[in-house]
Amino acid sequence: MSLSPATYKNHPAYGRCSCGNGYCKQVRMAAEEHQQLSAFVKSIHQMLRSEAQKIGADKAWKEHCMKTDILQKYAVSMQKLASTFWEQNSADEKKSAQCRIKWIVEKCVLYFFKGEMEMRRIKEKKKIKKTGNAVEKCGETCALCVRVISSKEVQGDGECLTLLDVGSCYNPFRVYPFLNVIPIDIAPAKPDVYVCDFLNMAVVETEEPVILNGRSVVELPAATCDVVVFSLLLEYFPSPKQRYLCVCKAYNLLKPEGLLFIITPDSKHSSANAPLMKSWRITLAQLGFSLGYYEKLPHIHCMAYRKDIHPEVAKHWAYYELRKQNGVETSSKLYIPQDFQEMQDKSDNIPHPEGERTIQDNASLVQMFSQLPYNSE
Ligand SMILES: C[S@@+](CC[C@H](N)C(=O)[O-])C[C@H]1O[C@@H](n2cnc3c(N)ncnc32)[C@H](O)[C@@H]1O
Repeated sequence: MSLSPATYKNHPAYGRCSCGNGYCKQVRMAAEEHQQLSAFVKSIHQMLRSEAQKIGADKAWKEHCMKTDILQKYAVSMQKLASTFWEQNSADEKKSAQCRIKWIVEKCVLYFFKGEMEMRRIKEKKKIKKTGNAVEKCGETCALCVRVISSKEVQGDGECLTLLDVGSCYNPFRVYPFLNVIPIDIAPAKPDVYVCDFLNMAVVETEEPVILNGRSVVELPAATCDVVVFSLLLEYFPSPKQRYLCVCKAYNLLKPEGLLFIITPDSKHSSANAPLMKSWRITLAQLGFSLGYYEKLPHIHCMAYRKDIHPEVAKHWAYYELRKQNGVETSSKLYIPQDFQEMQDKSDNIPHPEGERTIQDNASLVQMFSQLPYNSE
């Protein structure tokens, strides 16, 4: 694979070249390996999406989960990408993709330990008063929550937050002592990650504390997590319906006032996919999530959704947003740009390389987004 000099110049290894020659063999090899790993990871997502188009998303998913060799290669590639190349990039905040983990941790600290949860609770109380519903339950619901203890985690001294990391791959949150991490993945890259297909994992009602033993997880109790993380997870799924099922499941797993973090890749400027991000926000609000934090970093959207104590608050907001947009019914799908790309490819019958879009592609995407149930602000 041959890369242009401009690609090397943008590569993290370029600045660290010990011989001072940015085009030396070491830099070239690092850049090429980075490129190859990214291409492999993307090709798996692409393969799954085209299988889903041929045989349906459910069947494609089932078959995909049995391809252990491919899953294992994906896990190794992803871990290397994240912990070698993105870790290097994290020295440069502008390029950093690794900073998604830091972003999540920082927001958890602000929200759970620096008073922002209480502030949000007060705001919610005010809003619910406006909508005329009862508020007595505020602040009491957490007492009902069950505790899940991951036997693989070393417990910290103080109060730990239970964080379910879905699609954890290499368990990047393991280093934070205030987190009781439950890392799950269909194909773990590390032995401390539990084998689990989140799509098929059951959410059960129980009042007993749950201790996780063994290598896999098949069910988790409802309302047990302070935090659920989907970091670069949703775009793995070939269908908008599967992504929606994941956020529903996260909703049931979270305690009231818990946070769902969604990190999704997007190298475009902040407004390019704004209509799509808005559509997510409305779909999540219809479940009872309100947007807590949002930031567009250079290659990713970072979002934290709060499971409101009173789902009516977020549902009300969604209702009025939809009314502004001429009232479209509840959506049970979460779209990503690739869904539209492939719709366009199908109608053109012209193959497009994944990733780069032409001006024409962008024009058709804008048109398609404008036909989405929820248009931009
Ligand atoms: C792009 S990687 C992201 C890894 C990590 N979260 C990060 O931010 O670096 C997506 C991960 O999700 C996992 N995954 C995909 N579908 C899953 C499912 N249904 N249940 C559990 N893990 C899943 C994949 O195996 C893969 O490790």
